Amino acid sequence: MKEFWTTMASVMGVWAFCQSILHTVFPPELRFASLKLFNRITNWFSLYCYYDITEIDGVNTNELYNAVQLYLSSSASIIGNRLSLTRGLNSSAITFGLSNNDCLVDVYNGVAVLWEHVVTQRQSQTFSWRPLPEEKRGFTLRVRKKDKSLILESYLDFIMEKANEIRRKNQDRLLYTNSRGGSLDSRGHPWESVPFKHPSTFDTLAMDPVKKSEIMDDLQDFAKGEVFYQKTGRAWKRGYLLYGPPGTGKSSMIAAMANYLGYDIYDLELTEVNNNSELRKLLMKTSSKSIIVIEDIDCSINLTNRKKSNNSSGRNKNYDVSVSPPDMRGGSGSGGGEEGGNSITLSGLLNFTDGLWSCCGSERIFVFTTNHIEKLDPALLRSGRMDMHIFMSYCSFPALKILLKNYLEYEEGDLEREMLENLEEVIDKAEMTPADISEVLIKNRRDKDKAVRELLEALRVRAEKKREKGGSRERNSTDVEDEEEEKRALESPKEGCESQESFKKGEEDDDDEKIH
Ligand SMILES: Nc1ncnc2c1ncn2[C@@H]1O[C@H](COP(=O)(O)OP(=O)(O)OP(=O)(O)O)[C@@H](O)[C@H]1O
Ligand SMILES: [Mg+2]
Repeated sequence: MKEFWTTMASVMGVWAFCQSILHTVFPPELRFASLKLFNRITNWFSLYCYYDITEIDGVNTNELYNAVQLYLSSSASIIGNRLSLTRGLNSSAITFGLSNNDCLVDVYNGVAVLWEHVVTQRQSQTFSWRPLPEEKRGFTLRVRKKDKSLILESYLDFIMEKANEIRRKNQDRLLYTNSRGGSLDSRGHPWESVPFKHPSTFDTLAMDPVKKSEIMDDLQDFAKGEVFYQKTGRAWKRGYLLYGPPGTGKSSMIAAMANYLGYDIYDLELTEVNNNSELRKLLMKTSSKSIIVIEDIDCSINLTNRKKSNNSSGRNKNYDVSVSPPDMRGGSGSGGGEEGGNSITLSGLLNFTDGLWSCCGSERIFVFTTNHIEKLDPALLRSGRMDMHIFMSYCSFPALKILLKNYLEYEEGDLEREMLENLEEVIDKAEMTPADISEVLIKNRRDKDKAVRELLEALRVRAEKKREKGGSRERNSTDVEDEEEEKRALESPKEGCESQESFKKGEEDDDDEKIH
């Protein structure tokens, strides 16, 4: 051992001596060339090869860096004696990672590799289109040359897979929003996230049990369908349209879906998106295993702005609907929607859901919600875009039983037979939403009997009112439609008529899967 160190010291001494001679005698170019040569020679004789995985790859965040960080946090074979502990805002677990410039040995399939976490200060003069973090971070992987192929073939894939698994296990669901408009954060993300802790599940969701299990099966088939989608050449994504009156559980259903599958939610606020390319960028920055939601789609797409495209074929006119935020982003001279300079179009939205761009990623679910399905453009409804149309109806008797169980802990046999029959008789006639019924139950939840009695009373009053009005609901909705049509005609006389025509359900959606 002593001999080894003596040899090493003499080699270093010789090298230092050579360097000082190089420094004094040779010009800088020659010095640089000789250094390069020296590195080559040492690399040639070295047993190892090295891979750098930087946090930011050009302008994009390097997913592999994040994956390695998570993966290493789960490793037990730490040789570094200082670890950094983190508990993310969105995480319920504490993760530990390598401190700056610390090392860790990992063993994969019997092969040992060394990871080093390298942190250096970023030079302030570096030019960038967006603010970059002050530190440059990266991992260096040292592998024996003879193990190189094994590492490149399967180790890195294994790390990605493992990291995703850890992420899902550690993290609570995340709810992302694009409420910041088009601006990016320092790591280039257009989405902001908060922990998603919505307690809604399919157990708590009050709806027809048959319908519910159909949806759950569909979700399961989707989540397990990687091979199927691959085999049939389809992008691994699915679209659901949830429609029905306010308070029937559309948003609750989305939360239940996310909790059921363990997916994150991207709540896309269309009014914050300035144009199609921004929409595309947002899509590109969504992760797989996620639900992308556009709530109240009929309010985001302003059909009164419909205008014929230059190419006036019947089909294409559907693709030229401006998405105009009701508030027009402050209404300042932002270019407006008419010129298309600062607006997104229906074609942009359709590309987002089923164009080529929708495939940049996988295992994603699109959910649109609306209170007025009849207002939606048929182009949005055709199958392939929205695979399943789910009608969230007023509270039915089976749904009521779920609410009674959730709010009052009543099981099937707990209620008197007579009371159940009374409730069953009146529930459909009353047309009350689960939200309304929940209110009555919450108010009286300390006294169960009173709660049920009050509920029956409320249902009877509502049913009576409905009966008195006698079909006025149909008339009212027609009135509302007439009013809206008038409004459209006032704003844009010709265009209003056109849009009405295209509302008629085309043959396209005949094959749509519908759950009523
Ligand atoms: N089907 C349901 N099952 C259980 N709870 C429900 C259901 N529908 C509504 N609720 C209750 O009513 C509240 C409002 O429901 P939710 O926000 O899901 O309705 P929505 O259909 O999305 O309404 P909107 O169309 O106004 O957005 C929920 O917090 C939930 O407590
Ligand atoms: Mg809602």
